[in-house]
Amino acid sequence: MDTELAEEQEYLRAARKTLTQMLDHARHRVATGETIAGDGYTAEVLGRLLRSRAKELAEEPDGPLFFGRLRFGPDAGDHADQQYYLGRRRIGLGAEMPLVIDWRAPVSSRFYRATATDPMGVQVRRRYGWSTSPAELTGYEDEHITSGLPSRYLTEEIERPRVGPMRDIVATIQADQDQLVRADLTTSTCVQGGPGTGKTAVGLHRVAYLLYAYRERLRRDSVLVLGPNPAFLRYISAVLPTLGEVEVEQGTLDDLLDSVPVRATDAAAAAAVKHDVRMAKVLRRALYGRIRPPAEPITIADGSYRWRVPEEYLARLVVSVRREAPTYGLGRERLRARVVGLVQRQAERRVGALSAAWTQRIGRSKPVKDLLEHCWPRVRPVDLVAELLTDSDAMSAAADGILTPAEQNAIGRRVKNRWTLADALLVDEVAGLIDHPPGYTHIVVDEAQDLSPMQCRAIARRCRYGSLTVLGDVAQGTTPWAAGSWPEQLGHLGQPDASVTPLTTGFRVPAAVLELADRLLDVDVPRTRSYRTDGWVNCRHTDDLIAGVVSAVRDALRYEGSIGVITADAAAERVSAALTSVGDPRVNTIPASLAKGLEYDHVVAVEPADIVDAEPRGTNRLYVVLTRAVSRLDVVHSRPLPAALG
Ligand SMILES: Nc1ncnc2c1ncn2[C@@H]1O[C@H](COP(=O)(O)OP(=O)(O)OP(=O)(O)O)[C@@H](O)[C@H]1O
Repeated sequence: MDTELAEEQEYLRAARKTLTQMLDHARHRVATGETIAGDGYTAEVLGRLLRSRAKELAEEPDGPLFFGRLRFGPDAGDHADQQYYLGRRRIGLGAEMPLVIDWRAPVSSRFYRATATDPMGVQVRRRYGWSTSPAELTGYEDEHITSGLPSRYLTEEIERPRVGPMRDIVATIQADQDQLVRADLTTSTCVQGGPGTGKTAVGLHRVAYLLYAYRERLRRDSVLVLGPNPAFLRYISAVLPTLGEVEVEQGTLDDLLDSVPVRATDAAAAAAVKHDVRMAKVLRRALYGRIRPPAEPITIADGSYRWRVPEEYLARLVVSVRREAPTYGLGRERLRARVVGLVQRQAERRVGALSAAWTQRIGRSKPVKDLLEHCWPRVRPVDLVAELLTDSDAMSAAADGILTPAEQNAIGRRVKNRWTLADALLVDEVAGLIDHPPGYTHIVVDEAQDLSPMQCRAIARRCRYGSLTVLGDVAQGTTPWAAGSWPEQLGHLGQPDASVTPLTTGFRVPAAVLELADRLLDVDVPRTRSYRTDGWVNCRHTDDLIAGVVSAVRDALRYEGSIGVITADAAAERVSAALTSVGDPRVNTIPASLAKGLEYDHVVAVEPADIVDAEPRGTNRLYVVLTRAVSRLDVVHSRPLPAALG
């Protein structure tokens, strides 16, 4: 064992040396690239590229360069009797056989998928143990595939106390997760998984995989990760960079919709209408309602000629372009081209072939412009939405028969520019009817159960020719419009045929916590089986809530890892102020509405009844809160616990 470990450590030294050489090469190329490239622009692009490559390599932690090794048996085809070390990225110089292969390389998949029933040619799967800072190789464990015994390192990794931001899971991706990670670029999938089943982890690793496997086809900016809020995005922000992908766009949907300055908040009734899918119909009708038949023929002066197009010809053109249903913007240009076409045919009969410059001039002539402004006017999305919301005639013209008078009333307002977040969505919808926005090749949408139909549409129109990874859990839906089932949501997302794959092994929440939280479930979803048998739940009744919380936190500090004190939003400030006396950076106070997607080793859930009472879907909110716990859950309450918790 000792000699073998020494050999492994020797291998590590060789890998570190090679990595240093790779880094030197990259730096050298940064230095020289800028001076040898032909022109300034190429030099800049090349320099930036190489610099980011150097950065990727430099960010390789000074440590665990590999996490596993595959040894193949004699019957493994091309891999017969080979062995490969697997790491976060390839380590090797030039075309030589690399010392470490990338976890995303095709053969690495067998590390994750080989089982006793289907060993895939793998004889031994080795996992390595590492100490943290400095990262040293401390041991290894051989899994003889055919024995099927669970791995100690795997269990340790999953039960490891959490500190800091979310980490990658390359060393321990499970077979069902790997199938999702490596799905083809054109495949859209939806992952329904209970809390802590690794949906977010799968989505992020899928992005890294796609950028590797489709390097030629995918630019870094053609992939987008959408999360529910900035706190969540901060929490996950380190994962892709540790996987070597430093430039992937990660944001919230609201970040994408910067069409209007948001100054106000909608009342619940108004928000409900604005997020309803019927709004799409209202907006379409409002926009296309601007199209009118011509009021008169047009006459165009062209040197000594005057060309005339009769009104009924023009009217027929408007109808036919309208029927072709292109985008509104394209329709306008098509109408212009068709009108010019009519004029051109007339003119060419008299004067012979005409140039492109001529058609352009006629297209820009005042009579044609006036005709377009009358029949197919240019529309600014903000103006259209402002008019709709502030002018009751415009509203009823567009919404009668689609929204009830009460609903129309709920969204009407007096002031033009008191924009809300939902208005930004409406403006975006109109902009999307006028012109398709620039699209992404792949979008990962996390917490997708919470999106409204109108939000889904905003994502769908940015992914018309791309694919989606939709991640969520209908049991964790907390918005008023949260999806009750996936097929409808996937329809709104423009991917009605995407398959829904369940993930059912829980890697975060211990069985005891899950057992308590699951009592709150009121929807039919596949249950999560916890991988973790450690962990505990403790309910503390107290007459003085704040004192109870402080005491629970002090007790929690005896353990390793992060502590999340999660309260109803209204109490967050008071609880946070009380906890300043504890003065430990491991303690965070989080309002329940921001807890989604986060995790803490030790969760102190404060007054569940208040969390439930705070909003219509309060029970689902409480479910989210309780399932943030990685190891331990303290429930502190002065009011009776919600009945479902028992
Ligand atoms: N295969 C795995 N090996 C080790 N850890 C894992 C694995 N899969 C997931 N985890 C860990 O489990 C935790 C929960 O994962 P993640 O946040 O991706 O779950 P989720 O399904 O998105 O949860 P939620 O629905 O509650 O947001 C994370 O700490 C993640 O790193």
